[in-house]
Amino acid sequence: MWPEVTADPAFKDKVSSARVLAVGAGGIGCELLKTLVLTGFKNIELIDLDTIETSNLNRQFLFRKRHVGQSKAQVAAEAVLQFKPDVKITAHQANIKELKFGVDYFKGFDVILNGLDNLDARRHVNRLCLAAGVPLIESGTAGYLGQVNVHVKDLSRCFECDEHAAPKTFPICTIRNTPEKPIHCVVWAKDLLFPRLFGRQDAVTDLDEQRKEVNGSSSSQADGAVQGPSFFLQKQGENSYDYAKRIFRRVYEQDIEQVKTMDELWKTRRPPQQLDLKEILDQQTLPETANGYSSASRALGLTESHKAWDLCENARVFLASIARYVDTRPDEIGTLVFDKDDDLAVDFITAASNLRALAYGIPTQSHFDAKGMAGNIVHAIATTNAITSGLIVTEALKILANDLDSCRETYLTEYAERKHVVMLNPSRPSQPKPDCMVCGCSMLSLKINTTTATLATFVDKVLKSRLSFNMPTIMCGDFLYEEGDGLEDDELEMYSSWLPKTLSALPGGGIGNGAIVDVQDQSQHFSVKIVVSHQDNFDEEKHPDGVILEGSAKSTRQAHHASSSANPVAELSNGAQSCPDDNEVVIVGSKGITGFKRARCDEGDDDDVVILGEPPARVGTTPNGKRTRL
Ligand SMILES: Nc1ncnc2c1ncn2[C@@H]1O[C@H](COP(=O)(O)OP(=O)(O)OP(=O)(O)O)[C@@H](O)[C@H]1O
Ligand SMILES: [Zn+2]
Repeated sequence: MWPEVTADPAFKDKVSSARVLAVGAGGIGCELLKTLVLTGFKNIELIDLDTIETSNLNRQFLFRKRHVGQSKAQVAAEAVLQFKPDVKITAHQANIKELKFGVDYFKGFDVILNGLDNLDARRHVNRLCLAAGVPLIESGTAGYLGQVNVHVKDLSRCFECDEHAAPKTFPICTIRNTPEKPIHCVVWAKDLLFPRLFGRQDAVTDLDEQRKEVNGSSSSQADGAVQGPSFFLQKQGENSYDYAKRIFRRVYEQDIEQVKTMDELWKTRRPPQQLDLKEILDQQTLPETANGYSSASRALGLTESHKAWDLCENARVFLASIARYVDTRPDEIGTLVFDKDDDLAVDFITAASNLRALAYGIPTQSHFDAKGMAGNIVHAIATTNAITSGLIVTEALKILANDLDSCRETYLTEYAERKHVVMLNPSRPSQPKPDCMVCGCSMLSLKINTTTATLATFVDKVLKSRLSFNMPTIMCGDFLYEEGDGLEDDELEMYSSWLPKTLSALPGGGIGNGAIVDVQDQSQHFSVKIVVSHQDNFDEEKHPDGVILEGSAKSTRQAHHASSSANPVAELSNGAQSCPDDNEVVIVGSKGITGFKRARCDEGDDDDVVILGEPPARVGTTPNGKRTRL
């Protein structure tokens, strides 16, 4: 049926006049835009908040070196217009969560196509698509893995019917005092030390807590001044290298010395060893900061990114990167957040984490590996993005043809016995889940210590971080808390004065054991009820942030897994089954996707594709947990 449909002039007109919103102009987004216009789409809006980085150029083929620093959406649109001048592309360099892209804006499209890279934005788009009643085609890739899902309100699962893996977190006491693995040191450098030195000064990092915990409540006033965040700022008139050395001594000598006094930590572990800067540097010199290099490691001649540095090299990069920040980028200090594309930030994280690793007897990492860990990078494969984008457009065509029966969600997996052979697993989209917290009707249950957790924790860790609320309004009995535009100054002041209060001490009776909290977000047309139970203590390993949030999504997802035990992809990926003929790729299509055919697969061909038929399959987690089961 499909060749005829796509050749039909009336359908071609439909495609060319269809209004499409593409969100994200990165790896998938660039491929998608190109494929959309080559397929005949002519009326496209493209949103991306970001600018082009050098590291994007290896796979985002609409961009060239000269575009680095420019808007991704704008440049992608201009690049496509070069070879398809008769299409209309409206590009926005903006966050899809901005209020101007509300439900009315979404209603202006026939279909929304996501090429995003984070759960938060995906959830936001999902909620607005449901509110606007516009079909959403969701996608994601991670190396050789990829997936495309079709979400049509009331007919198929919404993006949030299934549970999605949250980024891995670590117990804070492990990060602060007892690291055991390289990743613990990288997290310490990235989330504790980097923000303390270069980020917002009013933000509290766990580095401040470290000293308090070690000294207990007996610490003196004078000691308090040493502990405070201001210690980490460069003093008036202080030479940049003197400043860097003061920080080195603080974190690798004094803090390590302090933590060693916590005897109970070292009963079953080897205590760390202080690093003696003078001894390490010996007669080694440090490079001038104004020598034209933006990277500290390159200024030191350390250009082999796969080779781990020794102790002295790490110390020199640590000092040189701090000095370089304060001398060459002073205006950014106080505003920086770690960016994996900022070479100096990666230098700093690599050196800072390696020094900590050396103090604790943990293996060190190369610049390349530390960057991968800090940036949570799964190296992207351009072919996976291209296949995924082709599938998105295929599904968009079916939606426009109103042939929802033919819609498929497709999972790309790597065939275990033939590395780099990609399998496509199309399946019918699943039914909506009646108890989905977004498209269905369900209550969530939250276990939290209501006498110690603050409203700020509830808002930031539970509502924004776990549930992707944008501007929550919280109602519980007589208690009301609001965020968002249009609030009076006195309301803003009152609400922010409540943030440090514990949940049980909030006005209007507080949020205590058994409370039912109603949370709404007008910007997402979304609301949810949360039943709160008080719990005194939490297992730090399992629940490092002291929160257990459970909803129906989890239980249903488990049930789904149990019922799809005959999952061909899982079995093939585990090597339990093999391809019928080792030299062939079986392409078993399903209606509307490929038809049935067999094709030859030559050894060593990187881009082979296997398409398996139903039943449905689910992508598993990737080693570092990024962008798995979207
Ligand atoms: N809230 C958002 N609004 C608009 N665009 C977004 C939003 N969140 C993410 N994006 C965009 O989605 C795109 C995702 O593309 P991709 O996964 O290839 O990321 P990238 O930043 O280009 O590459 P990498 O992260 O691998 O360096 C990015 O260009 C990113 O800017
Ligand atoms: Zn749902």
